[in-house]
Amino acid sequence: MRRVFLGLGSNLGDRAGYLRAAVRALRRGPRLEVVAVSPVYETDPVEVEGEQPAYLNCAVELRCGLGPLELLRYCQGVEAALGREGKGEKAPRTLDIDVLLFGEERLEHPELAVPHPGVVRAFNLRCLADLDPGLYIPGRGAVSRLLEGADLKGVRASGEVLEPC
Ligand SMILES: Nc1ncnc2c1ncn2[C@@H]1O[C@H](COP(=O)(O)OP(=O)(O)OP(=O)(O)O)[C@@H](O)[C@H]1O
Ligand SMILES: Nc1nc2c(c(=O)[nH]1)N=C(CO)CN2
Repeated sequence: MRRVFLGLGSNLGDRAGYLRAAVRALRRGPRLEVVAVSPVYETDPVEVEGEQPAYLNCAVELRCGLGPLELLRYCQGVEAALGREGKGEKAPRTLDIDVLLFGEERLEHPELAVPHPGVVRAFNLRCLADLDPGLYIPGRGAVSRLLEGADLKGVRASGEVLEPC
């Protein structure tokens, strides 16, 4: 079983509802156990073109018996089942699930880069540090140290509570 961290994001429609539904679907996943869900932050969009609504973001810790590509496919199935809308990369979307960390593995597959290049975005560091301040990000370092250098201006407590999902 690998210790896996997913990043969940939504910036269209019932944002908290999509995050809640995604966590519920992960709980039902084969060979997946949801260990913890981080607080939910409202975050200014980063690395996007033009105006976009704010995101809700959180991270989910899993114990995972799937292989990395199997997990990616399961997450893509959840996105599709929840009617992922949003056209093209970086477009606003009802639900986005990123595989941030897969144990301490480093993968460069055409469909799956792990750690996800966006793992060092401030909102991801915030969520990951909430789950485990001692977490090590392969190739990057300790999450708590990375968070010290992060710009958290665009990352606000949302007040949304996802549990129980
Ligand atoms: N670690 C990963 N987690 C999820 N998808 C990944 C990962 N690495 C590569 N991908 C690939 O990224 C492709 C595009 O995903 P998507 O449209 O969600 O990108 P994005 O969310 O707009 O941008 P970003 O990945 O920077 O958040 C997917 O088809 C998937 O194969
Ligand atoms: N704040 C924030 N910005 C983003 C996010 C996200 O989840 N949160 N996801 C993106 C690509 O999917 C692009 N930009």
